[in-house]
Amino acid sequence: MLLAIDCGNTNTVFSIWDGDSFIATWRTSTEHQRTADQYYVWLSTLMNLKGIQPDITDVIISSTVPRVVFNLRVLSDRYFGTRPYVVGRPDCALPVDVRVDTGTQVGPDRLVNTVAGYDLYGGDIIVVDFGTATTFDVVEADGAYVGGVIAPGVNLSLQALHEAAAALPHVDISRPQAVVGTNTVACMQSGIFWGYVGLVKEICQRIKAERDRPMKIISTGGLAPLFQQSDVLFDDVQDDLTMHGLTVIYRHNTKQG
Ligand SMILES: Nc1ncnc2c1ncn2[C@@H]1O[C@H](COP(=O)(O)OP(=O)(O)O)[C@@H](O)[C@H]1O
Ligand SMILES: CC(C)(COP(=O)(O)O)[C@@H](O)C(=O)NCCC(=O)O
Ligand SMILES: [K+]
Repeated sequence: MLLAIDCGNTNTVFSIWDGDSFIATWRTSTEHQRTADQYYVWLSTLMNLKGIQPDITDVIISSTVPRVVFNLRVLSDRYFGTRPYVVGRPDCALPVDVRVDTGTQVGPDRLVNTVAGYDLYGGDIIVVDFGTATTFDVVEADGAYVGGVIAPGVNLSLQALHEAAAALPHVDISRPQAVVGTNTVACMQSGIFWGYVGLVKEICQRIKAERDRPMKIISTGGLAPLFQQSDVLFDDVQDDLTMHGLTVIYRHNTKQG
């Protein structure tokens, strides 16, 4: 069985793939101090609770936080006796080309998302991921990753308002009833929610105009369904896009032997 690990700046997701489907998914906050032994205690407890045998034979990791990779590698070596595939490292091949400026280290999550998007929808797509940052990634007709856009994440923007302004509270994102808020929380939610709807529309429209062709827009991340409710912003919303991409990259590497 494959253990796929998607480590973002906020959360780390562990999923177990039995070759056909994901049989379990668990999420923990990303903390670079967490040791391999701590990961294993947590993971084995959850596997036990679900009645899953700990017969992990392969591990694949995508991490936007370089410092956590060391401990995840140790987890893989020590407890599963396998050397993990780490997306972005030379010994983990990608099934698509990456056409960006020389020396650019594209976030592995962005590469994985575009691999998944191409596998499920074909080329000429934009993948929008609502993570710590909100990223837009462009896939060429032949599947190549050709760049994108990085905007501040939704929760990051709300947090920034709260941290910078003494009278602004911490608020959670939600779709406000009206654009004109009549209290502080409603005003903040409106600014972020409708601001993001505008941001998504404008960026996607400009990408399409710049590339001068129709493109499908696929979205992922916990907040994608919330934004899709406001308007049809995306052609499709895929919850587990990054995890799907990890299985595609894993298969690509094992096929190559
Ligand atoms: N369904 C949801 N509702 C509200 N906030 C969410 C939801 N899903 C994720 N988030 C928040 O969105 C942010 C990004 O989450 P996540 O996709 O896990 O980020 P990353 O991949 O960068 O670690 C976090 O602040 C998280 O708390
Ligand atoms: C843009 C990101 C911060 C998004 O990370 P996430 O929101 O998934 O935690 C990450 O992909 C990253 O660190 N990228 C490196 C720079 C780049 O992709 O060009
Ligand atoms: K992410």
